[in-house]
Amino acid sequence: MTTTSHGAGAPPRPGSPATPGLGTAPGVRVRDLTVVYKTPLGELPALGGVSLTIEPGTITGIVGESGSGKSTLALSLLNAVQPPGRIKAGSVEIDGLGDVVELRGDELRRARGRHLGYVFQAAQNSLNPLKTVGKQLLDLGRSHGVEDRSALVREAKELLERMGLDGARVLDSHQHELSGGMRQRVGIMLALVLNAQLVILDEPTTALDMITQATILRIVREVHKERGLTTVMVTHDIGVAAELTDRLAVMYGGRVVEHGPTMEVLGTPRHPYTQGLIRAIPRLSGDIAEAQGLPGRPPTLGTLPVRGCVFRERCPLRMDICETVEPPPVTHGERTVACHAVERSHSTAEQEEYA
Ligand SMILES: Nc1ncnc2c1ncn2[C@@H]1O[C@H](COP(=O)(O)OP(=O)(O)OP(=O)(O)O)[C@@H](O)[C@H]1O
Repeated sequence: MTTTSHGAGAPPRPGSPATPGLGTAPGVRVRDLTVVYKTPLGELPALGGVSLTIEPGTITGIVGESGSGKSTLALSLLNAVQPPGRIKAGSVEIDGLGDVVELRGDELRRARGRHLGYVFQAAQNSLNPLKTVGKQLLDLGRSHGVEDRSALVREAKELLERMGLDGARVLDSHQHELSGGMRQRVGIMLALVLNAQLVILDEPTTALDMITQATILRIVREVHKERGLTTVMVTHDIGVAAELTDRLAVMYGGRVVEHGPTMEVLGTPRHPYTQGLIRAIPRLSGDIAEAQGLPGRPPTLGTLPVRGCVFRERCPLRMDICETVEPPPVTHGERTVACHAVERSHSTAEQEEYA
């Protein structure tokens, strides 16, 4: 395996940032983001006014059941929601880029790849079947104005080799010559090779066996640290989130219901949904019967309540107010939780403390 130092004295990488303000890990501020999809029932919200602050230099995990809006949020960070979806309201401010919701055409294309690296869930199938990986790499470099093509190829090979692949061979291969796991790693290479400072990974290890998954997670962490990135990773796997992330955002029904340092969120979950999600994980050392699935089913766009708390149907702490008033996210210290019951018990505890 090849290792390099990207510290002082190292040659500049092919996609070294040209935009002032984007040489360091950017922070991201999502505010009141509403994304809708057109359905036979009309336009329905997959994200219902999400606000989330991602601190520079962190690895933030986005977890939640299928359909909770994780991929839609990840796509929104790149202003890449496709029809029948659209960003209806809100903003995504990225340091050095401004509000990406406002970016269009060339500006947006330049931002993606160069400043925002990404691997989407469908990465395995997103390569062009008619071109070798190397040719696609060069196309990517050309479209982003990379002049030093040999540095680009060197960087790509090195990344592939770090992920346990024969770099030269992969660059000479077409998609059909690569396994699902290899394509996934090619996707990660393409996300990192232009030296983007904000990297968004949507389920980057789902198609991989345990050992390859562990290798990829290690590489993601190493590269994150070496390059001083801000990384966002969507996963349905709490184990992966626990291993890799510094901060965790838990999504339900198109809302971020809890957000905070990963170990705190997993160790002392506050939102009843996070508590249920964690109880539902079978423990390696325990009886599998001890894992308790959440009662009921997650909402779909069509069954999502239009007012009140989206989680109330499945919530053990449900109160009257939850029927009519959507709980706003409230921050105490490093933790943000959107739950009336949690907020009420917090205020009661505070009142008792000062009584
Ligand atoms: N193209 C689309 N057309 C209509 N509805 C969509 C479309 N894409 C997503 N949705 C709906 O938007 C909601 C959020 O979907 P999204 O894919 O963001 O969730 P997710 O948490 O990433 O799920 P998964 O883990 O299954 O990928 C879901 O109810 C989904 O059915």
